[in-house]
Amino acid sequence: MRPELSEYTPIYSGKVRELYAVDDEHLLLVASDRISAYDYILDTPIPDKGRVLTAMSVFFFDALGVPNHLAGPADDPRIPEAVFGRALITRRLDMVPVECVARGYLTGSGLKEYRANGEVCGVPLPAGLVDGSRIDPPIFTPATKAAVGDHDENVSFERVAQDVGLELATQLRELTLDVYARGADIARDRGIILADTKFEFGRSSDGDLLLADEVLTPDSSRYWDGALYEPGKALPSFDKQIVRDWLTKESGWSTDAGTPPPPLPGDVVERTRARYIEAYERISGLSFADWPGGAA
Ligand SMILES: Nc1ncnc(-c2cnn(Cc3cccc(F)c3)c2)c1Cl
Repeated sequence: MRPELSEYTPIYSGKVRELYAVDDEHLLLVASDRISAYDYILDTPIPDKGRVLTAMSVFFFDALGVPNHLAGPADDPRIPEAVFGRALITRRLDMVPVECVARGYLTGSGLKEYRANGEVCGVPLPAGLVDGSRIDPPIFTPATKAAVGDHDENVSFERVAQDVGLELATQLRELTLDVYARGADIARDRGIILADTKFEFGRSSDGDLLLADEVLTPDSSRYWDGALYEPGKALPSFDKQIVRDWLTKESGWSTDAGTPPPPLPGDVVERTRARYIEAYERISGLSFADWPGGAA
């Protein structure tokens, strides 16, 4: 008999995820089926999105072989039925207040900063780069966690060193770039580009620095279809472009409408669900049908 979700204490509710306290030492990290686009949480959920992203984190935690916060399997008996397959039991860590971002391609906020001053987070880049240019070797571009509803603020390595100390800042940069490289290699071998990603780390009670939160999911990373990549060509999001294109090209809504996006039609929902499953199955080589919590 699994416990009820109501037995756990909610401690954080994000745009698409929730966090509960299981006991003094453990948390329940829940991924919802909600999807965000253009900084809105859409009214229409994507069935199985939470399960797919949970499966991707578990795959990478296992494949990367890096010490992490996982404290039980996907079918851990402490996981309530209501979130089974889209929740994980983790160790409660003392989180490091730094969004640890690695970029192997120039786009998004990194591109904006580069265009303004030729560098990203204080890291100078070669001249002449454009949206989608490869950054080789990849760079550490940390950010401070924004308040709810705000965008993270890109900061320099020196600022991180001021905030958490030089030794830990150095460790965060090395770990972030190492784990990104491993994840990017795994994805590249399956024809998928991991353009950038955001990690979070925390310290355990015995002082170890562990990889925490979600890892290398399409919500914490930019995934592009490698078959479409040409140097200097930023690509549509592997998982979200179907939604973005329908919203901006077919629904009649626009980002400057000042109104929330309309509900998604069934075919957009189904195609997006299929994209999430495709990304997982291609990268992991596993069948999503084998992941816990599917239709009985
Ligand atoms: N192992 C940990 N120990 C302590 N704190 C965290 C922690 C805090 N915040 N977040 C981000 C987040 C993850 C999921 C759902 C949300 F609503 C928010 C993660 C973790 Cl993962």
